[in-house]
This record gives sequence, structure tokens and C-alpha cells, in this order.
Amino acid sequence: MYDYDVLFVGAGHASWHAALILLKAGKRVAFVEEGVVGGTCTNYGCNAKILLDTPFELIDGLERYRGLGVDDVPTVDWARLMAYKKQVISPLNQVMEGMFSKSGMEVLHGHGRLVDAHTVDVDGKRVTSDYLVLGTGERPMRQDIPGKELVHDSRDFLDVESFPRRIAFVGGGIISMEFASIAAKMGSQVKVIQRGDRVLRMYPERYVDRVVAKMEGEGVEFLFNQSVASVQRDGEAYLVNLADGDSFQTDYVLEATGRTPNVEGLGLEDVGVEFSARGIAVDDHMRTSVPNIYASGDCVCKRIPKLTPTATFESNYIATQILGLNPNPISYPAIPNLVFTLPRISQVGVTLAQAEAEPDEYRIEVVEYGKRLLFEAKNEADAEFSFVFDGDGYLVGAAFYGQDAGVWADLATMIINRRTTATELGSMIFTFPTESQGLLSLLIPLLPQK
Ligand SMILES: Cc1cc2nc3c(=O)[nH]c(=O)nc-3n(C[C@H](O)[C@H](O)[C@H](O)COP(=O)(O)OP(=O)(O)OC[C@H]3O[C@@H](n4cnc5c(N)ncnc54)[C@H](O)[C@@H]3O)c2cc1C
Ligand SMILES: NC(=O)c1ccc[n+]([C@@H]2O[C@H](COP(=O)([O-])OP(=O)(O)OC[C@H]3O[C@@H](n4cnc5c(N)ncnc54)[C@H](O)[C@@H]3O)[C@@H](O)[C@H]2O)c1
Repeated sequence: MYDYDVLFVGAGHASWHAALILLKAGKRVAFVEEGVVGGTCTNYGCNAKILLDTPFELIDGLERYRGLGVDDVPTVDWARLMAYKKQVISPLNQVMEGMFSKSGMEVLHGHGRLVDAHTVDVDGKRVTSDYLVLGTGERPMRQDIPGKELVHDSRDFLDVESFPRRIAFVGGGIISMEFASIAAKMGSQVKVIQRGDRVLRMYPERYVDRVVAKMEGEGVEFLFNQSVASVQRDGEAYLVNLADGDSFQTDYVLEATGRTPNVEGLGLEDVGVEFSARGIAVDDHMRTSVPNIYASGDCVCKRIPKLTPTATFESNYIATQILGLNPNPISYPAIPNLVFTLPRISQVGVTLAQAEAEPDEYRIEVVEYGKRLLFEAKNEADAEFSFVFDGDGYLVGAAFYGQDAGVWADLATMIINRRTTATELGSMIFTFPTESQGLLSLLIPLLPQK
């Protein structure tokens, strides 16, 4: 008899959604967690980020009314905002752990290492389980350069007490662009050092270019085709030495050059679980090469975006597998992506790049929402929708630029997944004038009139 029916290594979104379903189904469930319950998103990612971002989003919105009845746009007292962030976010993991224990799920604190297909070593104590689920997540990649110990990561930034007067972001991906948007609004002198010739490569170029131009207007300097050779102390500040020989002084260096799966020190090789530097290999049922061991979330080697909603989707699916409820392979619906720059960019389904490359398959319609409905678009004149339709006229992809791009992407996701027609949408009544209604009113005439 095993100690548990299902043991999760890691207690992030990849794990706890499945754990709750399995617990309800009467399974004996436990987590091994070396950090804190809730993982990256809850403690050092999405939640802290959105709490800190929101005042800047509101300020960005107010700035569009400057001189139009709004003269004094407020500024943010970062130290007090950070104190509020700590007050709200810091207790979350204890609250979650309390809920887990109360409902009968044990949290074993320590590093988990597989000993065999049914046994996990937790800091010297062995526990056994019928099934194992690996949800160990990712960690920031770090360049091995002189002065690397002076460089911070996203977790440090989300705790920074006193906002740096000058800040350098190494890498022009999602994390840097979100944090650089905040830093620009704080009035910091911001530099973004990007190895290639574009930031946010996964997002539509037409919208990324707009965000970059807006940020440049706010004083952000983008150093393209550049990388950092070393970082050194320079009195109270730091000197960033670039690969081309140039250098500049700054007060804070944040590296966000990608994230790498936590696959080392897990005993995978001892147990025969296949993995690579890109993550743990799974089949189309989320099963690893050892049949009773599943993997979920960011630690998995996968092509789909590594996000909280995808980790949650996989976790829920794994619960159905362990309970024997679903014989079908995992099938992902259209996945929306949202980058919290100011303004936001989102996309879902077939990308604009894909649609442009296959003009016989897809039709793109660009709708200048801000220009057409400025009163409704919160005075955001360049807010825009790009829709992708298939040969039958159904919506199969969309990209959005504007403050409300998250709401728009979610609506488009439902319309894409359900292959909704104009008649179906026309049979419903929506609120007016709202973030969602603007999208619906402009999209409905473009959908199949069936
Ligand atoms: C700054 C930042 C902002 C983000 N913002 C967003 C966003 O806005 N929207 C979005 O969808 N996604 C966002 N993400 C991504 C999101 O956080 C991840 O996709 C999500 O947390 C993945 O969940 P997970 O459970 O797979 O991994 P994690 O949440 O990382 O959980 C893994 C857990 O496993 C534990 N662990 C690892 N190895 C072991 C071991 N050997 N033994 C025991 N425990 C172990 C870790 O301590 C951790 O608690 C953000 C990420 C970052 C860093
Ligand atoms: N809104 C969201 O959904 C959200 C927000 C934050 C984080 N995340 C998660 O975090 C991950 C993003 O992390 P990230 O921003 O670190 O990675 P990323 O992959 O988005 O971006 C890394 C960037 O760094 C550049 N780069 C790589 N090496 C470099 C070097 N040596 N010098 C200069 N530039 C270099 C790359 O070209 C790329 O542009 C996402 O995959 C997602 O899982 C999601």
C-alpha cells in the first residue's frame, strides 16, 4: 500500500488544480514543495505583477485626457505601493497551504527527488505514491558573465523597495517589456538591451512597433542587436559593459533572457523519465516515459505558451487521466496571450504572421477601433483590432492593441472556439457602451451571416 494515491512534486498551478479534483474524487493527495505553496504565479509572478501594474495602467489612461479636462495626472509612491503588494501577496501561500491542509491534502516541505517510479525522497525522508505528477516549473536563465552576481531577476524586481533612478533590462521579452513599461512611468532612465533586432518576437510586429515607439517617446532607449559582456560596480552604481565595447552607468540591472525548466536534481535520469534542457517529455496524454508519472505546466517540453492558464488546463486534464474519465489525447483550444505593456498587446488563434504567409487560406481585416469609436475607446485613438477569418468566413485568429486587449482576446477566444456566427451573437443583448461591446459591434458584421 502506497502512502498516497497521487503525489505532486511542486505546488503551483500545474499541480493544485488536479489535486483538488482528485481530492474530491476521494484520492489521498499530497504535495512536495521546496519553496512556498502556489508557485511562481501566486508568489513571484502574475499576481504581484498585476497588483503593481494597475496604478500605472490607470495613469496611462488618464494621460490620454491630459488637457481635455484632466490637468494633474497623479504619480505613484512606489514604497507605499510595494508595502501594499507585500500585504496582499505575502500571505497568499500560507492561506493556500491552510486551505489545502484543512481539506486533507498534506504539504511535505523540502526538495523532491525521484528514487523509483513510486518513491520520492524529500530531504532524506521517503514517501511512496501510486501516481506521481511533476510540476516543478521554470526558473530565470542567467548569463554566465563577469559580474553576474550583481544582476537581478524578475523576483527581485517584484520586491524592490526603492525604485531605481536608472534601470537596464537585459533581454527584450515579455518580462522586460512589462517591467520597463512600469519603469518608464516611474520616470526612470530605462535601457532595454535586446540581442536581436526585435523585442517581443512572439507578438504581432505592427503592434510591438507601436509600443516601442510609445516607450521611446517616454524616454526608453532600446539597444538592438546588443548583449552584455560584463557588469561591474562603479561607486554606488553599476557599469554595464556591452559586447561592442560601449558601456553605460545604471543603478539596477535586471536580466530576463528567458526561463528554463527545473529538470535537474529531480532524479529523472535514475528513474528513466525522458527529458532535455527544454523540459520533461510527455506523450499526448501528458504521461512521461514512465507510465504512472505525469508532467504538467512550465516544466514540460512543449510548443504551446508556458502560462498559468495552460498549466491549469493540463492539470485539470491530468486529473481526468488518473481518474480514468477521458480516453482522448489532450487537445488545446485556441490559447490567448496577453502582454501587459502600456497599452497591452494580445493575440489568440491563428497569428497575423501565419495569416499573412498563407493568403489563400486566411483573410485579415484590420479595424481601427480607436478612430471609429473614440468616445467608447477611452480616448485611445490608435487602439486597433486585427481579425483573421478562414475560408468559410469564421473567426480563427485575432490580435489587439489597446488598454482592454485582455477583454477583447477573451471574447475572441470564445467566438473562435465556438465558431460563433453573426446570427448567434445577434440573438444576445450586451451592455453598452463598454470594453466588450465595441469589439462585438465591429466584429458581428464581419462574421458569417448564418
Ligand atoms: C514575472 C512573471 C510574470 C508572469 N506573468 C504571467 C501572466 O501575467 N500571465 C500568465 O499566464 N503567466 C504569467 N507568468 C507565467 C506563470 O507564472 C507560469 O506559467 C506558471 O506559474 C506555471 O505554473 P507551474 O505550476 O508550472 O510552475 P510554478 O508556478 O513555477 O511552480 C513550480 C513549483 O515547483 C516547486 N519545485 C520545483 N522543483 C521542485 C522540487 N524538486 N521539489 C519540490 N518542489 C519543487 C517550486 O518551488 C514551485 O513552487 C509569469 C511568470 C513570471 C516569472
Ligand atoms: N503576460 C504573460 O503572459 C507573462 C508575463 C511575464 C512572464 N511570462 C512567462 O515568462 C516567460 C518570459 O520570460 P522572459 O521575458 O525572460 O523571456 P522571453 O523569452 O519572453 O524573452 C527573452 C528575450 O531575451 C532576449 N535575449 C536572450 N538572450 C539575450 C542576451 N544574452 N542578451 C540580450 N537579449 C537576450 C531574447 O531574444 C528575447 O527577446 C514567458 O515565456 C512566460 O512563460 C508571461
